[in-house]
Amino acid sequence: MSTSPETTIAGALTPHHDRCFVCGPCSPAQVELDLRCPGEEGIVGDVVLDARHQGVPGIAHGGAIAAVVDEIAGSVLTRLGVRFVTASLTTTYHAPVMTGERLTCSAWIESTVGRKRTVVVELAGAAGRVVTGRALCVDVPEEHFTRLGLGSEVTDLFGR
Ligand SMILES: CCCCCCCCCCCC(=O)SCCNC(=O)CCNC(=O)[C@H](O)C(C)(C)COP(=O)(O)OP(=O)(O)OC[C@H]1O[C@@H](n2cnc3c(N)ncnc32)[C@H](O)[C@@H]1OP(=O)(O)O
Repeated sequence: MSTSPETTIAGALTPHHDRCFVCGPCSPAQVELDLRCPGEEGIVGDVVLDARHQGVPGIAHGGAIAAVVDEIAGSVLTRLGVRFVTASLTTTYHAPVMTGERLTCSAWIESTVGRKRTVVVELAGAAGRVVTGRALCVDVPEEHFTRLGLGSEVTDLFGR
């Protein structure tokens, strides 16, 4: 039985894989993420977007923030061993995220209906909430990936 790479350290989440655009150490845009699992479900942590992620100079790009939201929402599910893809992602920007600003994050499953799970991600800076994201994630069978020619290098990543 393979072990999810995310669940090997007590409470701490590690990168999904080396080349993940958001969390992978080989990514030139790797985002500083320190995610932890406080309990059975949901995650908390710290996030810092830096100059590589800016849109307006000094302000994090909304697309980079959305990628981080997708990443964190996905982490909630992969640590539970759920095999899924994101079907829809909404990101509400309440206030600018400055590059270099340390954010706290919390994420949890809001609802589960059949194959659909909605995961909420909240990001907050020192002055309060800056982003709320909602990811609609749909459970998929292994064949979702194998029919695309992808094998255990993908399917094993979701844990068991
Ligand atoms: C550890 C490894 C690394 C993991 C890394 C983890 C961190 C990063 C996370 C990244 C995650 C991604 O970016 S994943 C990559 C980006 N996303 C994708 O590639 C997904 C592309 N889309 C698809 O493959 C497909 O459309 C699916 C699988 C989402 C749905 O197709 P399907 O399997 O045929 O299912 P279908 O019957 O259409 O839909 C199932 C139910 O979901 C609903 N539904 C489907 N799409 C939507 C939608 N956009 N908005 C609302 N609802 C929707 C349907 O109405 C239905 O509801 P009902 O009738 O049952 O009520």
